[in-house]
Amino acid sequence: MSETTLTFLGAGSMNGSILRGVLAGGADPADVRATTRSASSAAELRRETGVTVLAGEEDTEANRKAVAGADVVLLGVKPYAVLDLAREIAPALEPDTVVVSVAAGVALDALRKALPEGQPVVRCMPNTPSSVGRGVLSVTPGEHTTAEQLGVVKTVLSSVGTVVEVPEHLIRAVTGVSGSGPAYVFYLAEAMQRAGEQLGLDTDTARVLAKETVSGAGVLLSPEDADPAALRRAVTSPGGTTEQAITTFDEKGLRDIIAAGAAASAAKGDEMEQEYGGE
Ligand SMILES: NC(=O)C1=CN([C@@H]2O[C@H](COP(=O)(O)OP(=O)(O)OC[C@H]3O[C@@H](n4cnc5c(N)ncnc54)[C@H](OP(=O)(O)O)[C@@H]3O)[C@@H](O)[C@H]2O)C=CC1
Ligand SMILES: O=C(O)[C@@H]1CCC=N1
Repeated sequence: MSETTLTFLGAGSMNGSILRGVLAGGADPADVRATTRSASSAAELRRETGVTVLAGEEDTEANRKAVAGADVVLLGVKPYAVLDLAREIAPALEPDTVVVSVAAGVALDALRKALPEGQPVVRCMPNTPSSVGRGVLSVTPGEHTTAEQLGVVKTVLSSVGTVVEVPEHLIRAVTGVSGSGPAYVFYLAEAMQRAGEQLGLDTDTARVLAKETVSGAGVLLSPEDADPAALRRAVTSPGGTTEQAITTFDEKGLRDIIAAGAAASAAKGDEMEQEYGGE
């Protein structure tokens, strides 16, 4: 992995998280390049990470220059811009450079058509805890991607979290659970803070209680064999206070509400795949 040359095209919330995670995992900044659109984002990232960052605003060839000689190129721009970016870099890619798209709603077939014939491609659905090495990332290889090329991508991504391989039709499910998932957990923390305020706590105290509870519970969930249901039961004394809260959640249909939210995220990915079909 240390000798794998990585190029991040776009380095915002998601690609920036993977980039930071890869560096924190021990990658040599000299093996990593990135591009952004604006000069200000590029300067900030360069200062923070020490990697070479080119800005499209300053150099119209930035993306093409950044992919030259790269082993793996990660496309991390907004979904509507991914296929244009793929077409832009196509002439500058080496035939064996693996192009990884982290975009929601851009199908492998659309990527294949936007890239040179036979270019190895991988679709990835990551999440932002990748920045601290605690991401969970799915990979789905395209038809021209060899087992060895997929292995290189998995090795790179393993440095920022847990990697699972899924068939393309299940990327929507990964998006609904873990791609969008960190936002659900932060939303829960926000709701818990608000509940604390409604119960009479001042904002700062409510915020500390909510944040520490969510992050502390996350640490308890970390071991591979940790079971969410068992951890929940350990807090829930029969006839006690927690039982009242969980019963209220069940009565109000919170599980179904979460399932509906995840399904809505997945469905939005489908809608985007129709829109960004690449035809
Ligand atoms: N955010 C998340 O949690 C997740 C996002 N994704 C996917 O990641 C992708 C990016 O989303 P996100 O990181 O949230 O978006 P951001 O807006 O945070 O980041 C977009 C990045 O792309 C750069 N950029 C824009 N146009 C170009 C261009 N033509 N060439 C090079 N760089 C460019 C921007 O630069 P500048 O800062 O200068 O504008 C910025 O660095 C999306 O496709 C999304 O579906 C997938 C899983 C999770
Ligand atoms: O909200 C989005 O569209 C992206 C994809 C998954 C998480 N963030």
